[in-house]
Amino acid sequence: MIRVGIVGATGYGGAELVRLLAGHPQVRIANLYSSSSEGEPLDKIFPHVYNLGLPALSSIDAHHLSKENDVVFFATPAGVSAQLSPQVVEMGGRVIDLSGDFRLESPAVYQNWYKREPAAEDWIKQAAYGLTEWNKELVEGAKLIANPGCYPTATLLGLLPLAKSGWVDPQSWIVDAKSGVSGAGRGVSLGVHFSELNESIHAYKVGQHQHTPEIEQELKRQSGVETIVQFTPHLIPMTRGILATAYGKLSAQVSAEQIQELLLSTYAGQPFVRVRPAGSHPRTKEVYGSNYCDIAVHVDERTGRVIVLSVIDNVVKGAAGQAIHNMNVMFDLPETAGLPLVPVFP
Ligand SMILES: NC(=O)C1=CN([C@@H]2O[C@H](COP(=O)(O)OP(=O)(O)OC[C@H]3O[C@@H](n4cnc5c(N)ncnc54)[C@H](OP(=O)(O)O)[C@@H]3O)[C@@H](O)[C@H]2O)C=CC1
Ligand SMILES: CC(=O)N[C@@H](CCC(=O)OP(=O)(O)O)C(=O)O
Repeated sequence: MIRVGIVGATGYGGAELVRLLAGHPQVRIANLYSSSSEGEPLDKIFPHVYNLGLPALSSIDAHHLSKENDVVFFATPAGVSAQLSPQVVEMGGRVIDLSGDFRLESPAVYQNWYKREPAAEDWIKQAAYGLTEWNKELVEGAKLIANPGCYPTATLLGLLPLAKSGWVDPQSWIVDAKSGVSGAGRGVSLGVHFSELNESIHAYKVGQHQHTPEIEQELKRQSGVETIVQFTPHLIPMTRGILATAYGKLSAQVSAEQIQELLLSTYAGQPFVRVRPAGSHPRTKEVYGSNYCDIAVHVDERTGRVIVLSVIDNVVKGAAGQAIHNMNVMFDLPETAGLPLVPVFP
């Protein structure tokens, strides 16, 4: 059995890792870590995991993390993994980091968008960007995985096939995305106050969201072409889910059928990407609780644009589920082990 440790188990990403890993046939949840609730049982904070035989929360110590676990998940705010993950890997451990600390190649770009001290550059270079479908070889041999952000996961899975095709002007992408409130984590603030959020929708971090450089970086890395993305996230009054709607200017004479075929062939054999039939409009509810990303493409001949719609559950495919998919690849397990295949509906 693979011994798994989770740092930040008292947050939403950590709790989702527990929910999914508790049902993983090749895993034992060996250690749960907390910086504020050491010694407490996790079910005191999250009664939904009551009676699962989980270990009590322990304090965070790099030596313990590396020696008592075969792999450690960090489901912690930016900055925590930047400090601890290098120590854990240096002592022989493996890390899957759900935060943004090792995703951006350039420490200066991280500093600029995250407004905090970046991780050491040598360690950023060693990290594999864990967009599983696109980086399987890197993930297989990695000791440190940077799990992608939630918005980049939905966006990149939709855009990468088109970006690589050269059929879309790489400077023309506009991505309008909406997220449920769990994307903001469990922390309490006015921004997630029910009476101010309910029956309302708003854009936030306009032109300043930290996932913008991550999306541009990966589009460039896979296509080899400098790419600019206008990205605007919105918060909507639901718990889980992201819908990313992307618009790109077609620069080649291609039909809707060719684009549909491109997506279908790109994701053939990938268990967690479902390319929807032409004309469909995927809903977040149709991937709820699952590790799927559902994608639909449309061509608007009048405007000369391609429109890509993609939906994920931000806590699963956008965080814990994708992290487990990466763990499965890292340990040469079946890709789908421990991951729910059928969404919760309605
Ligand atoms: N929610 C989502 O949909 C997604 C989240 N992410 C990323 O995953 C990470 C976790 O997010 P999420 O679970 O939503 O966040 P939460 O705020 O829900 O949980 C974060 C947890 O981190 C722990 N923590 C806080 N400060 C420290 C510290 N200084 N040292 C160690 N642990 C600390 C806290 O646990 P304790 O007090 O017990 O230590 C807390 O429960 C973040 O980096 C987030 O950006 C990525 C994709 C999607
Ligand atoms: C709804 C909501 O607030 N979502 C968060 C998701 C980002 C996140 O999880 O942060 P990193 O991926 O950069 O670590 C946000 O927009 O900041």
